[in-house]
Amino acid sequence: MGENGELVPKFWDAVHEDCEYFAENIELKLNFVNRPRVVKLINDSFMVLNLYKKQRLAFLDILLEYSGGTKGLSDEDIREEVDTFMFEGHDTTAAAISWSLFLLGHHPEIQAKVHEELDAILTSPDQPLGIAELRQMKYTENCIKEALRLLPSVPYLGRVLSEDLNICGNVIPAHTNVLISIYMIHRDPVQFPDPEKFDPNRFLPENTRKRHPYAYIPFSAGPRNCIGQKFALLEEKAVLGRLLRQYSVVSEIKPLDIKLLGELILRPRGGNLVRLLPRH
Ligand code: HEM
Repeated sequence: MGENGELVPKFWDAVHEDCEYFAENIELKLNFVNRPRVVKLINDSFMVLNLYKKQRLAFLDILLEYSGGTKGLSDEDIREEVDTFMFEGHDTTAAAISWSLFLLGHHPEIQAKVHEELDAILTSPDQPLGIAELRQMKYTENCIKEALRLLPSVPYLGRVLSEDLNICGNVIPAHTNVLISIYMIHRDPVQFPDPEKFDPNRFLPENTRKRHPYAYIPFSAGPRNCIGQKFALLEEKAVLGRLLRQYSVVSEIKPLDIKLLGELILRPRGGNLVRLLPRH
């Protein structure tokens, strides 16, 4: 098996679409932070995985397989990767699920369409909510995307400018710390008319086509964007689908009374109170 050999394309053909996306992004990220060793091990392990084991390894197992020795990953390298995944993958999705419930609980007419979609996909009570079913939950996905527009789990990003930046004639010098407000970008009335309105149809293909590529960035953009975004949407659909299959949700806190707490993650100060009513 040659270095990054000819087997890689075969692997890419064979894997699942999401896994492909995930792996490509990991590779991109690690290249960006100049960690070719890790990139190589991911390539190698995918080849090994494809040829001999015929099963997918969890990301942590891949890291562990390549640990130790002088060339392998140190315990600290692995701990850093695990820290990032645990933090980035947990609070963000929890907040997004909570905000989706908050908004659906205030829009019974939109929630009714989610119920309708779920009832059409899940035709018997014991039908599991598997990957095929999650893929069909297009309307629910648009609700989640719209919730992430209005109440993005990550409300702002921080960057240090590596060079002078000219914005409409105003020059911001290199080395300045800048905060980019995703929350405000998502309220641009040119890109999102009537921006405060919760309208999942904004994410219908015909409505997204002409939108500026950076108008909607809940997962950031560019080389350091979120590598878990597809997984996050699946996870949210799985939790919301499971819940809304059986319950209706009613929000107890009025939109104007909710206090936003914008730390690293956007949360409701004092929590999000919802009532669950059995549907059947
Ligand atoms: C709704 C859920 C999520 C949101 C809104 C979200 C949002 C973001 C954002 C905005 C960034 C970029 C931060 C920056 O540019 O400074 C980011 C990075 C990242 N996310 Fe997510 N994320 C979510 C879920 C996840 C999940 C489920 C995982 C992993 C399983 C994950 C893993 C990561 C990692 C590893 C990074 C760092 C990428 C890098 O530094 O190159 N995220 N996420």
